[in-house]
Amino acid sequence: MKTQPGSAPAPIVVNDLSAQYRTKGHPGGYALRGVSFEVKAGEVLGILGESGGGKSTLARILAGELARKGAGGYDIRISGGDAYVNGVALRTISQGKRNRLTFHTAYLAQDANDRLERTETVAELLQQPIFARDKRFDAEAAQTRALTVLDAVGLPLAVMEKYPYELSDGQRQRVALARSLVLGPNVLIADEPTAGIDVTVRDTVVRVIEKLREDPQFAALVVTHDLSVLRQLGAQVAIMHDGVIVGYGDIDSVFREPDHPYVAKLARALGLPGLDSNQEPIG
Ligand SMILES: Nc1ncnc2c1ncn2[C@@H]1O[C@H](COP(=O)(O)OP(=O)(O)OP(=O)(O)O)[C@@H](O)[C@H]1O
Repeated sequence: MKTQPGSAPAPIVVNDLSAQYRTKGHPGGYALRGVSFEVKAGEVLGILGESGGGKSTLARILAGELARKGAGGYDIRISGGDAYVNGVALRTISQGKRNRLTFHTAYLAQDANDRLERTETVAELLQQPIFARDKRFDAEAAQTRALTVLDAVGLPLAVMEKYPYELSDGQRQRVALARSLVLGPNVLIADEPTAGIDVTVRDTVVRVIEKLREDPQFAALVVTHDLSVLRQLGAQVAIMHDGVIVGYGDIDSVFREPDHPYVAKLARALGLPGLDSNQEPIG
């Protein structure tokens, strides 16, 4: 870890992390290869990169989601190095520690809005993480908490009694975001939170992160190519290519002096000023 002796560890520390997916018990190729960085308290790190570059894998690992059953399921093995969230080492995480981790970590998966249980109302969906943690939690306090996060993501009260299929994609995305916030996290891991939905969700994501930042121990990792969101948040960026970080730093310096051909290509695709405007597809 790069943290100075005596100072509190950064909320997110990734140290020489390598990871592979397992298919039918056999390890596949490396999805991450020797990735290292820290996201200190108060910081937001934007992750950009090519398709298949390892962005979602990194987000899943940091959210403690090393395995998921069913369709679209996966089984990730940390095969080198480690990652720490709020000081919890993820490589050998026990179930108890994973619970502690998820309590403090909001994870918005790439398909979070599709993952919402169809047979539950928004009110039930928002309160479910609270009761999953503590069955005897006061019902009125849970309802108040649900209303607070609903308001934080800009949804009206009337949405509470609706089912996910009665909502627009953007509204479902807001519900997924609200649900991730209900336990009062200090770490946010968001995988493409603004992709493919209406632009007002982008403002909501920025507002929610700014609010969470009032917690001095808050840190966020946001996978997105939306530079306007990252600029508004004053984020640092890490560019991923083939499981490796090929660019790291503040947005302008990373793209102005690219250290890797992929970073130069991405800069052109994003149409960044001062660079050759020859557009090429990302990935
Ligand atoms: N469920 C899975 N099982 C096996 N391999 C996987 C699985 N998910 C991803 N991978 C592999 O891991 C590598 C990294 O994929 P990952 O989804 O993390 O990339 P990404 O940067 O998020 O891509 P995208 O921008 O397309 O979402 C790729 O080689 C991919 O094929």
